This record gives sequence, structure tokens and C-alpha cells, in this order.
Amino acid sequence: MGEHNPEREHEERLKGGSSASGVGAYLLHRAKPHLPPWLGVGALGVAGGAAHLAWADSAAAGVGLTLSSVALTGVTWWAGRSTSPQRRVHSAVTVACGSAWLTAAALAGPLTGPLPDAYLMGGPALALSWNVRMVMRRNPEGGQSTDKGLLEKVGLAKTQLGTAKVEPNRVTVPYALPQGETNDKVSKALPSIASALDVPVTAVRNRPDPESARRGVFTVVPVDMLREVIWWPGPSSPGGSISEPLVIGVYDDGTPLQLTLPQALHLLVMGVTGAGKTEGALDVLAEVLTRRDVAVWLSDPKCGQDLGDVFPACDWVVQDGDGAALMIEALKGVIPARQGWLGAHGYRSWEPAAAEAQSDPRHSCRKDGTACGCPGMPYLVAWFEEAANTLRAVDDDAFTGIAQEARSAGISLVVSMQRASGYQISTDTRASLPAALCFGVDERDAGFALPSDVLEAGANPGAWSNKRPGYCYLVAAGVEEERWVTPSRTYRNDPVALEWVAREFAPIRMGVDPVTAKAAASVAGTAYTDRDRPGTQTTEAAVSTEEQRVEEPLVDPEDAGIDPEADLPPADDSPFLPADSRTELTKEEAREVMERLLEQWEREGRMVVGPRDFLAHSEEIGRKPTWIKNQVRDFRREGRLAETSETGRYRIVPALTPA
Ligand SMILES: Nc1ncnc2c1ncn2[C@@H]1O[C@H](COP(=O)(O)OP(=O)(O)OP(=O)(O)O)[C@@H](O)[C@H]1O
Repeated sequence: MGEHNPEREHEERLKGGSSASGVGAYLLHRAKPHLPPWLGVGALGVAGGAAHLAWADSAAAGVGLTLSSVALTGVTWWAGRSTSPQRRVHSAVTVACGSAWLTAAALAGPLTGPLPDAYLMGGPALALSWNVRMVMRRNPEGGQSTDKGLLEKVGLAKTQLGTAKVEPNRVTVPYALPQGETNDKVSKALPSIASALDVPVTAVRNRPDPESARRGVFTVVPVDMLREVIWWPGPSSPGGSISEPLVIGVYDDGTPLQLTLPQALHLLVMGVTGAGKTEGALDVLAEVLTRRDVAVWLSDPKCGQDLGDVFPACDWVVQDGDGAALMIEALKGVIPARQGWLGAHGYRSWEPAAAEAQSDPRHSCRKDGTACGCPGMPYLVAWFEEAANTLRAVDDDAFTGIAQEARSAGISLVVSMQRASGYQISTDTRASLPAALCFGVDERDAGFALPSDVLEAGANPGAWSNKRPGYCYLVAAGVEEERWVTPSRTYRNDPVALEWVAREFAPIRMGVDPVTAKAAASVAGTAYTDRDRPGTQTTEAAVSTEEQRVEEPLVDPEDAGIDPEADLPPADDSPFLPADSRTELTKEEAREVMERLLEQWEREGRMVVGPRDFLAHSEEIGRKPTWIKNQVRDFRREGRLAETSETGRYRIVPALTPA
């Protein structure tokens, strides 16, 4: 085995052959392991006497013995380089003293001058020092044998452990597996180690050494410091840049959980229902919305149930599937526009300086090289909450294309869903979201959210499910790899805090830039241009509007004379239909009705429509369904409608908004 085991060596020495019996035999038996240094001292004395008889008058022997003494000491020092420093010094000093005495005794005689005293005092002292050393090395109760016992229990018996580093609530121990075994074996043994130590499975993890297949470091965090709810302490960098880390929670050793969005790029937020995705979203958004150089587009199919407090701080919010599809189309439109602007201003990718007014001649779009003064371009975060349905509805490749291009356009996508399984999200789309914030998941789904090496190193979100809300792993560029397997917990947030963020930081947040706004409007038309704009509709304005609403009667001026209790007049539900006709219209008339419907929808900002929206008006159109569907196809051909990523849904190409 070649393994160094002081306990076993001691046993072997004790069991070695011995012929004495009785008390003397017992004493000899116990003393035996300690005899070699004393035998060495005795042998040295005899050698000193013999050498004197042989070389007392020889000058050459004097030179030879002195040189041998120096050489032997040097060799001892050299040979001891692989042992501990103490052992090396101890051995060299012993050899130096012994050989010096031998030389002196050979030349002058062992009983001359101080030599006998030196022998009688120095010899036992040196022998004893080796005996003490041996006693100290034997420590049957010591850590190593306990560790060995534990490692044997979990099938890692031959693993060697290095010196443990003990910090408050964290122990790290380097390990080396025997040659021929690999770190996979340690990964598999982690749950058993947790069981042997009686700690949660997530408390034990290993970090393989990237330079070695059989070495690494175990980390054990015995006490779960995340049990207590930790409330959001407030913005980490109010008025700072989005390029600074967002602080969204804490790791189990109390250090802050940080996410730098432009570095992480696109983020998948995953967790079973109740695992804490929404709370995590609020943490990220609360931080993002306190930064000066970022705009947020938010798709929230839950219609503000949880995220409503941040709506006023977002540049654009959509709340249904069609809105999400339109936002995806708009993103496709703004990416080249933003790339073009950044390129024209000398930015290879977005950086905080791109968000400032362009006063630096090095970032000028002017040919003459003078500063152009163009308004800056904020970073854009496009957040898709509850994205499973959206992704299922849109073409698989829609997100992939956006994700690949978005980096150079200064855009991060955030996609939140319960399961990022192959059924919900294509492998390509999953691969294009490089960062993951993974809350508790079903054990079988962990592989969709986290890379396999992170799971092998001990990350185990399946152990939490929704029993530990807010517990998460963050795997992202900009986060140390060691942290990828470290459990953390997001802050608990408070609607009042979010409302405060939306209101207080409104003057700090920059509005969206003209390039992005124009590109978005050219795709989404009034759905974008007529959105509730946080820049203009500050919370103060919203509050005064709200007060006005309370004071004013809830009736339009033209309806003021109508008696709400009176019977309704007979229904006339055909606003586009010529009064005389309930029969089939001419093709021209029917087309005109459909064009007017398109205009009306565009005015209302309802920019994604499909045949079924027209068919709902088939009576007004006055033609058969097949004709109506063919007319929709003609609109597509003529460019009034454009394909979206969703089958059967088309985007109205804005005619009312200047592109
Ligand atoms: N970091 C946290 N600290 C303490 N409690 C939390 C934390 N995160 C979430 N919770 C609690 O867990 C509950 C569920 O969280 P949340 O609504 O964020 O889950 P979810 O994953 O978004 O669920 P769903 O998918 O159903 O919307 C919250 O009401 C909150 O009480």
C-alpha cells in the first residue's frame, strides 16, 4: 500500500521477535520501539574507540574523517527534503553531532578533554529527543485515524487527507485519492459523507482540482446559517451602474450573493412552484431599478400579481402571451439598431460609458472626429416571467437567435420558469442562457438548470424542492466557480420597499434611448409608443392622476346625460357594417372592413393578431371563413402583417406610427 501509518508501524515494532520473559520481558517489549536511538549512541562510542586505535596518528585519516562528516551531514539534509522541516533539521543535527564526535574521538581519543562529557551528555540527549519524537507521533485518538474511519465507512479508505482549515462554520480539507481513482468517486460519496457526519446533504461538497483527476478539496458547512429569513437590506449601489454586482442574498457563510448581469449575460431562473422565483425576481429587479443606466422590459403573464409594484419603473410591460410575442419581435428589431449605434460610436459591446451623453471624440459618430453629443444608450434587461407558456407558443429558435445576438447589443434576457425541461425549452435555447439561478427543483430536473460538474461537486437543489423557499445556487460568469456549489438564500422583499424603489429612483433611472425606442416602435407600433411610460408618468404623476380619478365622477363627459338605470337601446353590434346589409359584402367592402379592424387594433396597441381575431368579426366582414383567412394571407403578402415566432399569430406592421 505504501501508506505511512505510525500506529501500524508501532504495532509491528511491538510484535517483533523477543525471547525474554516475565517483568523484564514486558519492559523490554514496551521499550523495544524506543531502543534504536540508544543502540546508535552505543555503537557510536564503540566506533569512536576503534577509530582512535586505527587512526590516532594519521593526518590523512583526520582529513578523510572530517570530509566524511561534512558529506554525511549534507547527504542527510539533502535526503530529508521530502520530509517535514522539523524531521529534516533533527536528522541533520543528529548526524552532524555524531560524526563530529566520531572524528574528534578518532583523532584525539574518546577519553580526551571534553569528549567523554560530550558523549555522556549529548548521546542520551539526542537519543531521548528521538524517543520523544516517536511518542508525539503516536496519537491513537488523533484526527487522522478518525478521518480514516469515516473515509473507510464511505468507501474512500485509501484517500489521503491534508491539513484541515477550520473557519467559523466551515471546514475545508484537501484530499488525494489513490492513483487510478478519479474525483467522480468523491462526488458519489458526498451524500454518504453527509450522512456519516449527520449534516444536510447540501452541507458537504467537493471542489476538484482542475490540475488533477484525483485531488480536490472537501468543504463541510455543518450549521445551516440560511434558516432565518433575511430581509432585503436596501440597494447595494444606489445610483450606480448596472455593470456593478447586484446583491440579491447571502451564501451559507454569510458572504453576499452577487450577480453582475452584463457579465452573466442571459439568466435562467428555475424552481418549482413556491421555491422562491418571484421573490428572487423582486430582489434582482429591486437592485436593477436602483441603477442609473439600465432600462427594463418586463413580460408578466401574472398581470402584476407579484411584480405590479415594479411596473411603474419598467420601460415597457406586457401582460399576456401576444404581448410577450410582440416583445420578442421588438427585441429582434432593436438588436441590430443598438448594435449599429454602438458600432458607430466605437463600442465593441455595451459599457457604462455608452449610457452617457457622447462627449468623447473617441466615441463619436461624426466623420470629422469631433464629439457628437448623442444621447447615451442604457443597458436593456428583457425579463420573461413565467416563460414556459411563451416559449411553448413561440418558435423554438426565437429566443436562441435573440440570445446569441443580444450580448453585443447590451441586452440581457432573463427567463423564469418552473422546469427548464426539453418539453418547455429547446436544448438550443437552454444552451443560450449561460447563467442559472436555481431554486428548489424536482430532483429529476436539476440537470436542466445546473451543469453536470456543479451537480457532481455537491449542488443538490432537489433536496430543497419548495420546502426551503429562497434557497438557491447561482451559476454565472463573474461568480467564482467555488461558489457555484455553495447554497445561498435570496433576500425576502417587501412590496413597500419595491414601491419605494420605483418612486425614489425614478429621477436617477435614465429613460430608454431614441434608437431603441424608434426600433421598438417600428415593430410594436402603438403597443410600444402608447405604453405607460415611467419616464413621463412618474409615480408622483401617477398618484395625482389617481387622486383626480377619485375626485372626478367615473363617467365620460359625453355620457354625462345618460341615466344608468334606463333600459338599454336595441343592440347594434355591427359598427363597420353598412346599415342596409346583413348579407355577403363585396370583396372590396369586406377588405375595407378588415383594414379598418387592423387600424382599430393598431390604435389600441393590440399588435399581434391572427385569423381567429378576424373570424370573431365574420358577421361584420360578411364573407366566409375561408375568404377571410385568404385575405389575412394577402395582408401578410402585402406587408401589412408580419410573421411572429408564434404559429398563426401575426404582427401588425405599424402604419399609424412613423417608423
Ligand atoms: N428568500 C426568501 N426568504 C423567505 N421566504 C421566502 C423567500 N423566497 C420566497 N419565500 C416565501 O416563499 C413563498 C413562495 O415564493 P415565491 O412566490 O417567490 O415562489 P415562486 O417560485 O415564484 O412560486 P410560483 O411559481 O408559484 O409563483 C413566498 O410567499 C414567500 O413567503
